This record gives sequence, C-alpha cells and structure tokens, in this order.
Amino acid sequence: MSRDSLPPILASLIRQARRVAEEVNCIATVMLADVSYDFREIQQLLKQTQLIVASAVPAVVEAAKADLVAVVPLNQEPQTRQVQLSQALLEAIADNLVKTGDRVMALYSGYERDTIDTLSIINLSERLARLTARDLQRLETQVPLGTLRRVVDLAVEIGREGRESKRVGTLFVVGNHRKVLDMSHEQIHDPFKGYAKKERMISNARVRESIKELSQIDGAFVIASDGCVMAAGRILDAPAEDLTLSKGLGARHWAAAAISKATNSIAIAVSESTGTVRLFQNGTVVLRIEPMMQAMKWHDVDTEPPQE
Ligand SMILES: Nc1ncnc2c1ncn2[C@@H]1O[C@H](COP(=O)(O)OP(=O)(O)OP(=O)(O)O)[C@@H](O)[C@H]1O
Repeated sequence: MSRDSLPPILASLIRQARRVAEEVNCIATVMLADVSYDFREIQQLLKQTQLIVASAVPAVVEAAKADLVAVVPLNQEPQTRQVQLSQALLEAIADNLVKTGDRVMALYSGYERDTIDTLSIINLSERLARLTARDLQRLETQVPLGTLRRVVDLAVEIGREGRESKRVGTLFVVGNHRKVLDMSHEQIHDPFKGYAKKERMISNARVRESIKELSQIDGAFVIASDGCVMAAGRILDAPAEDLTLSKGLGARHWAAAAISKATNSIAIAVSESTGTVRLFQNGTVVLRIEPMMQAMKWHDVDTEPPQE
C-alpha cells in the first residue's frame, strides 16, 4: 500500500503535539487525514497518546487499519472541517475510543486544504454542542438563528423519538415561505389553516407537539422566517435539476435539496429509515446530525428571549 512521506513540518507539529498532549492530559489525538501517511510512524511520534485517524477517504481508512491504529470513517457528503471534526469526535465516542468529559487533541487542516496545520485541544462535552451551533450560525443570512435552531431541535427530537414507537421521517422548509408555497401544492387539507398566528408559532410548545403528531403525514411543513407555521402536508414541486446527492437518499431528500435551491430557503429533512437530520442550503447538504449526536444540548448563542 503506497504511502505519502510525512512532511517535516507535520512531523514537527506532531512532536510538539505529543508534548502538549502529555502536559494537559489529552487522552487521544484525533487526526483528520486526507492522505495515507505511515500512521504507525505517527503513533510512534505521539508515544503514549493514542492516535485516532478520521477520514472520508477510503484509501486512508484502509491505510490506518493496515497500520493497526484506531480509525473512524467519516461520511463523504460535503462537510466543513468543523462538522467533520464533530463527527469524528462523536464516532470516536460511539466506538468507546474516548468518552465525554475527556480531553483530546485534534490535528487537521485549518487553513491550507491539504496540509495539516492546526492543533486544537478539545474538552469533549463543551465542544460537541458548540460546533453545531456555530454551523447553524453560519446559515443565519437566510433564516434567523433562533427560528432555525427551534426547527432543528424539533427535527432532532422527531428523528430520535419517532411516534408510537415507530420511526418517523418528515420535512421542514424554513424561510422565503411565499415562494415555497408557490412551488408546492396541498396534499391534504392543511391542519393549521384558520388558526391565529399566535397558535402557529414554533416557539409555542403546543404547536411543536402538534407538529410531532402531524409529522406522520406526507409532505412538508412550511415555516416562515419568524417561526410561524404557514402550512403542513405540502408536496414540493421544485425541479430536481443540476443536483448531486449521496446515493441512498430518496424522494424526500431530493425534494429538500431542490426546494432549498429553487427558493433560497433552508430545508431540514428527517430520515425515516435512519433518524438522521440533514440541512439543505442551495441544493446541498450543509449539516448532518446523526441520531447519536442528538443527545446534545445547546449551550451558546441564545439570541432570542424565551417566548413561552
Ligand atoms: N416532493 C415531495 N414533497 C414533499 N414530501 C415528499 C416529496 N417526495 C417525497 N416526500 C415524502 O417523503 C416520503 C418518503 O419518500 P422516500 O422514502 O422516497 O424518501 P427518502 O428520501 O428515502 O427518505 P427516508 O429516509 O425518510 O425514507 C414520502 O412518503 C413523502 O411523505
């Protein structure tokens, strides 16, 4: 199996990382690697600190396995480094390589795409929550973070809990609701029709409960930027042109991608088969929350005062 030789700067970074890891008691070093290095050599440089390789590149995963170091495969959908890192940490927790409360070190390319140039020290419990909040914040240009967060939280609950011990999938389209309504049609009589705005705000716990009940019906919930539910059970008609999605994603996810592209809204799909929540912006997945990540709590960026 061919290997890239370790660049001298990276070797130096790893040696220093080892010293820091020992000084501040990091239990492991997670390396986001896109290149097949000699991972045995890296483990030797790290001495006592366990190396965990995380990669979305199958050849790198194979190389790490061959070198008998711990490895967590990442999914291949486009992800920011932050999301990849969060995913790597969660997978490492799921595999019992590390646990919440541990301190770990991460090595990854923060600036140059193909060069591992950045070292972070991460206290697991705090970090996990922040990553996703920050990624949501990145999307705030289109939909206020407060609304987005409420919808994502609800989607995550639906994915985790299902309904009457059955898994449930559903779809939310948030923002630019007039255009979304124009590009969709009614499937069933809209159960929210006729209610006052106050009775349709997602900040209202009763409304969230109704959405959970209604999540079993076909179609999408359309939600305005201010968090008002404008319709339920809408079938989206946006054309799925020029879109690329991962294999295995079906009609619900294609509809989510298409509407986010056609209307500049954010679509949030809960997969019935896996419970995974995906956020679509401009036709692509920008954030993915696995069921195992769903126990997380929001700690930061609370921009709105509580409304209940
Ligand atoms: N254009 C659409 N607009 C709104 N909802 C849709 C649309 N197409 C499909 N759906 C919803 O998605 C449901 C499941 O479809 P499908 O199984 O093909 O999706 P999927 O992407 O594989 O999602 P899952 O992982 O939840 O199965 C449908 O029953 C329907 O409620």
